[in-house]
Amino acid sequence: MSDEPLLPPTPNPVSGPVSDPATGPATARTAAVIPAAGRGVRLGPGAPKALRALGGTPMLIHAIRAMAASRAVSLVVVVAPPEGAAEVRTLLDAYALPDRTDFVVVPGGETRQESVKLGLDALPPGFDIVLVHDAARPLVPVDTVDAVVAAVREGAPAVVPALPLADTVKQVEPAAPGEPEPVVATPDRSLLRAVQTPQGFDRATLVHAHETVTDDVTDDASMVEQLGRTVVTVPGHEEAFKVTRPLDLVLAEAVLARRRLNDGF
Ligand SMILES: Nc1ccn([C@@H]2O[C@H](COP(=O)(O)OP(=O)(O)OP(=O)(O)O)[C@@H](O)[C@H]2O)c(=O)n1
Ligand SMILES: C[C@](O)(CO)[C@H](O)COP(=O)(O)O
Repeated sequence: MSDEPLLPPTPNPVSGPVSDPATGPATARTAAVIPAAGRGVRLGPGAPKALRALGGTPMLIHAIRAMAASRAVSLVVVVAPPEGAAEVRTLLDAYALPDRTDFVVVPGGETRQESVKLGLDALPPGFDIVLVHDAARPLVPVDTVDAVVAAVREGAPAVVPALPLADTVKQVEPAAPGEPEPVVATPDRSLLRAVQTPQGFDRATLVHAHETVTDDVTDDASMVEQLGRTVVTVPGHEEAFKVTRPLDLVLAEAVLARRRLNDGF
């Protein structure tokens, strides 16, 4: 299914920090859904984005390891590119992943929203908390994952990791192609946040949101907002950035190289 061959699987160790069982969430009834079915059009031509290599390992494997690094997460549902579920299952067998985590692979849909819904439909009973994490955010630190889970456990129906903005933001009006866009407002930056994943949810709330909200949305928390339920933030992390455009891949390679240097492998 890929336009380009995958790198041959390498026996990478399961590396990096895992959450401390003494301080991490006490029980393991949290599942992570990883939407990984996008093409990655903005990244440019090639294999589906989640299957492209980062430091010699598919981005999806990094994202799976990032979720499985949390001792709270005992099930990961991977939503694969529609024609690529078998290829993803092969990858899961080829790369080292923690034994304590179970994995399910389902084919994805036309949009991120559809893919997440397909992942939720595949969740078995018994998981009360669901994380939704982009395969395109391969380097999210485990502390961020644990902070999201902890906030849901404390009672928030929906939790997003969020960062303050570095740039001033302008609201514009649409303009004809080639014409300058008129600026109509400058929102107060101190009240704006850039949100990341994993976003964490009380399962029933997220399922209800996906069954109820029909508008196109760009994240899951906004569906919960539309239900009138509370969504709260926890601190995000710079390294949880989304690999969207080619320069993001350069940054991701640099972050990974620095981690490997620091970890000594
Ligand atoms: N039909 C889709 C579209 C997106 N995603 C996933 O949603 C996450 C965030 O989406 P984004 O970064 O926008 O990925 P793409 O849709 O692949 O990017 P692009 O818009 O550049 O094609 C990614 O992990 C992507 O694989 C998905 O599972 N199913
Ligand atoms: C879910 C998300 O990563 C939160 O920032 C983002 O909304 C995904 O957006 P995209 O347009 O699918 O890249």
